[in-house]
Amino acid sequence: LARELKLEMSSEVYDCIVIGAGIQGSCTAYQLAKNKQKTLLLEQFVLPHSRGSSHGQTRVIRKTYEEDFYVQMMHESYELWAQLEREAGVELYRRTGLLVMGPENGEGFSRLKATMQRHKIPTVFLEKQEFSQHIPNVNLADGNGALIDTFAGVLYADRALRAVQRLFQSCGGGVIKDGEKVIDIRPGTEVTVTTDSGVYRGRSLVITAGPWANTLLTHTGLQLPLKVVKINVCYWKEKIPGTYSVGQSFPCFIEMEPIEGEYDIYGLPSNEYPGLMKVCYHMGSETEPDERDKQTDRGDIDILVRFVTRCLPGLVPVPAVVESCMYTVTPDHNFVLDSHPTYGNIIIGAGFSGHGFKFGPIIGKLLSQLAMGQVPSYDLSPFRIQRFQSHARSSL
Ligand SMILES: Cc1cc2nc3c(=O)[nH]c(=O)nc-3n(C[C@H](O)[C@H](O)[C@H](O)COP(=O)(O)OP(=O)(O)OC[C@H]3O[C@@H](n4cnc5c(N)ncnc54)[C@H](O)[C@@H]3O)c2cc1C
Ligand SMILES: O=C(O)[C@@H]1CCCC=N1
Repeated sequence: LARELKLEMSSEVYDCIVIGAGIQGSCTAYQLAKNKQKTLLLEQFVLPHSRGSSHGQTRVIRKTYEEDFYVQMMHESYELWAQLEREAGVELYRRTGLLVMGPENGEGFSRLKATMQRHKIPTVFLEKQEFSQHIPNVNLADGNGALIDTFAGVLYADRALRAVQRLFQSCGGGVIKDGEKVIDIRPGTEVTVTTDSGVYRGRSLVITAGPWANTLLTHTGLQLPLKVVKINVCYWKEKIPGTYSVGQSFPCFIEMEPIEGEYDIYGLPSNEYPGLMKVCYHMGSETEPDERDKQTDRGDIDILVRFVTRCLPGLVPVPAVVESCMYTVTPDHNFVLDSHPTYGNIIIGAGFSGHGFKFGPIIGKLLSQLAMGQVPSYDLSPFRIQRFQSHARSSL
């Protein structure tokens, strides 16, 4: 292929090549460079871009998970975000708290409460009668309980991504080549990676390609059961500016299963666009990543309009701004963090299922450990490819 395209092969052999400069690839590349690994980070689009999953100004950070393994990883992730803030000299995290509302006697909400208590996560449990005193301008649905994860907050996503990429480049041995799309991967003891403008070799390869993971994995004979969905990122106008603002200490929120069988709805206080609060549906309609804007289904917006009308009376129940983003979802909504089943020096980070940003620094650490042949510092069994035994298939 390289010869057909007359591409120049770089004489340099990198310790590691990372494909995809979203939050996961950028954090992985930074960890590798910090560990003195000569690392090349390849990105198909010119940076910064808004066509994957890591763009936008804000993301939720929280420990509020039902599963112990996520809570354990989040303990360290908070520390690593604080370390990144110090290294970059910029504010990346703002504490707001996270309000979780969910069916009081439902399994999910009960499991969440139990996990919070087991891990002694600072949590306020709100009784129905005191709810509106603590959280004005929100209607708690009948039968719902409420709790607040008091250390949760907002991550400044675009700023964080830029900071990590800058730190990576400032390490000796960290190189970013953006506007270079990977078009071929040849596995081997040295992996050969061909882009539309060059050929590179690495002793190991990390694939963190977000919604394009399966497109790239085709070159390695593997397909994962990933579904790519488009998310309509909706902002809603406050009837009285500031009602739900970060300045008024309004928290982030998640409403678990607002109506039985539906996915969660979540929101962040008004902040990036003054007077507009972000409220989104935690699922979308399937899309091809290169054809995201052709997916025009707005069924999720209908659900959100009903939710805003019922629960957030201080918002105009018509979205004022709708932006686009994508989730890459696994069947169990857990990530893929593993080595390739055939090629041990190809590492895969994929399927972050709409909740991976907050884990960026710890995922970077784990993927870099796998790439360096080290034992990962967490049990990665929930994230193994093997769990999809009946789904994962060879594409050869
Ligand atoms: C609307 C929305 C809200 C979210 N909210 C939260 C939240 O509140 N909290 C949270 O923790 N998480 C949240 N997430 C999830 C989180 O943002 C994602 O899990 C995370 O950004 C995934 O990062 P990534 O690096 O895997 O993917 P991406 O950011 O998509 O990065 C992959 C990169 O690979 C590049 N690439 C692909 N193919 C090639 C190729 N052939 N050659 C070169 N480069 C290539 C792409 O261009 C892209 O830049 C949200 C996601 C969305 C969409
Ligand atoms: O990951 C998160 O915290 C957010 C909010 C809940 C749904 C998805 N993303």
